[in-house]
Amino acid sequence: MKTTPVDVGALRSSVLSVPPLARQANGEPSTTENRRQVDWLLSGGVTTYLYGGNANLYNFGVTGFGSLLDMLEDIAPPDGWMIPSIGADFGKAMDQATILRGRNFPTAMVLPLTFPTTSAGLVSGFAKLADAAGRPLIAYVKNDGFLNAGDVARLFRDGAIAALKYAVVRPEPKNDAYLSAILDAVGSGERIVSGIGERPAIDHVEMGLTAFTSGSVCIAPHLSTAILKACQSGEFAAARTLRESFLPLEDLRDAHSPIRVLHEAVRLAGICDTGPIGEFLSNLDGAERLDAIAAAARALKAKSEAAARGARPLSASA
Ligand SMILES: N[C@@H](CC=O)C(=O)O
Repeated sequence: MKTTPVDVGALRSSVLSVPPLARQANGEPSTTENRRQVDWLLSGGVTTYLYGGNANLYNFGVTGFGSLLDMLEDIAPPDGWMIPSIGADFGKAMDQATILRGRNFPTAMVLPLTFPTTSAGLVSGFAKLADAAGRPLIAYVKNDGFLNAGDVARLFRDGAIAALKYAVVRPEPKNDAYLSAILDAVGSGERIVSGIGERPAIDHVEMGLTAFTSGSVCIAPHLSTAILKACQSGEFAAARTLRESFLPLEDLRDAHSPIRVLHEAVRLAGICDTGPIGEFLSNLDGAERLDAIAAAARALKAKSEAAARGARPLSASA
């Protein structure tokens, strides 16, 4: 497992996959099934694994956190970068940060608590969490104005954060005054990753963000990696062509819940048995809906497998 500090090279080196957490029938994480997911991602060149919202860690307790970290260490490829998440509330995040202090994970992401927070309160809280964890963290901005642009820059300057996951949904991702203000205040997007999957990622990289997170990469790692590589070599038209393959599944995720659809899509595509989704959520049901998810997930996976076999079309340089 990667244990070295977060740097720009690491952020750029892979799509940051955001997998579901496979659980056994009793709700405990399954080492075997989560390893199958990671192995599939690795086969498509994905070496960063961010366990956060898609893993339903918002509802994961402190008591099981040490065992979760053990499992992530266990399933990590030799140089794989495992990123657990903490929070969303400050109290739980602090208890988890204290557990992290004794471990070798380079960082953790702080899940976004949108109420009750203020930007100044988050700055103070992040400093305490980074201090308790003994390392800089990743901030996750999911809502407009969650952190003031100047406060984001300050968190970077103070060493409380090593990266930012930017995930505010816009009809036109390039028309985003908040993101522009953050980029201006920070002075660079090299430590900012687009955080909403393939759909806005290409626009965000064109704006200067360094890479992107994705849930659907768990179905099609070879294709998502090809999008990242195409973006990084300036082949944005090729990246957009590749992205087309993701849209049927992304449309279903947007229609029925990105987290819940991904959890079933991974299972229905035969990647691993994801099992129960975890408390305060419920697994999707309904034959018609599941059939549509299965069809979209299997078609996307088949395209990734074709790309793995070297079939065209991929981007010119992928
Ligand atoms: N929410 C996005 C990216 C991950 O955070 C997704 O699931 O695709």
